Amino acid sequence: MSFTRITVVGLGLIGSSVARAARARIEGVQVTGYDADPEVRATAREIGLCDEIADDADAAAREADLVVLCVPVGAMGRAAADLAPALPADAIVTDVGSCKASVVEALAAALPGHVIVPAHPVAGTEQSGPTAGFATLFNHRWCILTPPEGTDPVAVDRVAGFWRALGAEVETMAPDHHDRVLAVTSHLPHLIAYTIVGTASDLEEVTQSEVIKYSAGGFRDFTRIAASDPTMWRDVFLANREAVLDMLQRFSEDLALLQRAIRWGQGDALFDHFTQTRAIRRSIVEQGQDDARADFGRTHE
Ligand SMILES: NC(=O)C1=CN([C@@H]2O[C@H](COP(=O)(O)OP(=O)(O)OC[C@H]3O[C@@H](n4cnc5c(N)ncnc54)[C@H](O)[C@@H]3O)[C@@H](O)[C@H]2O)C=CC1
Ligand SMILES: O=C(O)C(=O)Cc1ccc(O)cc1
Repeated sequence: MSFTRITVVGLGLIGSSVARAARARIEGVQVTGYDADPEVRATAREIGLCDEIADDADAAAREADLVVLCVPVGAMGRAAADLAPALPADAIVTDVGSCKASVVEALAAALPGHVIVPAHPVAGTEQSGPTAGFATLFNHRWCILTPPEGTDPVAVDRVAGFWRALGAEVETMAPDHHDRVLAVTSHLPHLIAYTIVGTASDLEEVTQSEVIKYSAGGFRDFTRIAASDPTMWRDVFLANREAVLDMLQRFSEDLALLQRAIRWGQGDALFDHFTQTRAIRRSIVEQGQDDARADFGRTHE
């Protein structure tokens, strides 16, 4: 049974994409939007993002049969607690947070007795805000559900159906496992981008405008990632601290090996490593899982 009254809380990149995709792809759905920021609510009204924009959490919650929480992971507990008093007992709650164990805990504490099916659509861009979203964002992208043990399987199926209706492929995982996988595939790459762009800007005094002038190469790709939302990523690193620190330790060890190979002129070791990483990139591209920007280009042709 599909949902007919969906409330999206947090109308930024992901929330506005969920609202757009739901209205475009689920027949007869009524989408209500809510954001704590009045300017975001005003913009959402101006661009006609939802069928209705609520001015407070009670009005947002009252009629919902599905709530999709699309706020930064550090704000999930607060956003859920604000909805709790008016949320119908049979409403199902899902979210889109980039890490899951801390969100599962925060939502369970804020919404005792409610059915919660946490989710992470692994799709996005470096943009944020209500005008940045687009209806095709989730097309052919993974959405990982991390229902805590004992979650009603019918509710899990309904939420899986919702994400499939938005175009995503659905997979299920334990929250801790999700957080370790995403620490290496998403969180660590963002940390590296934030670091290298910072390093280059520290050097800028020496190199004058060369950092900008010659940034057509690899550095430019890092600047895109490093332009990602500061609040969102602060929250991700604090919430997924253990897994990120563990992956960072492994990364540092691997970096030290490459450093050593360069120092001692071990060309074969470098060549073998780069050959392996090239094969990984090619297999990702073959599976059609190259980056969100490429997908953005394709879907906006
Ligand atoms: N940006 C990305 O590429 C992806 C982000 N995510 C996750 O999606 C969530 C949202 O990220 P974005 O849409 O990129 O952020 P965003 O910054 O574009 O939007 C977040 C919105 O939440 C609102 N908000 C904050 N606290 C609130 C509260 N207590 N109640 C109501 N509204 C509140 C903000 O005013 C803002 O408009 C995050 O949890 C993030 O980890 C998941 C996949 C991809
Ligand atoms: O813009 C990019 O390259 C991303 O990696 C987007 C992204 C950011 C956070 C997520 O949890 C999922 C996807």
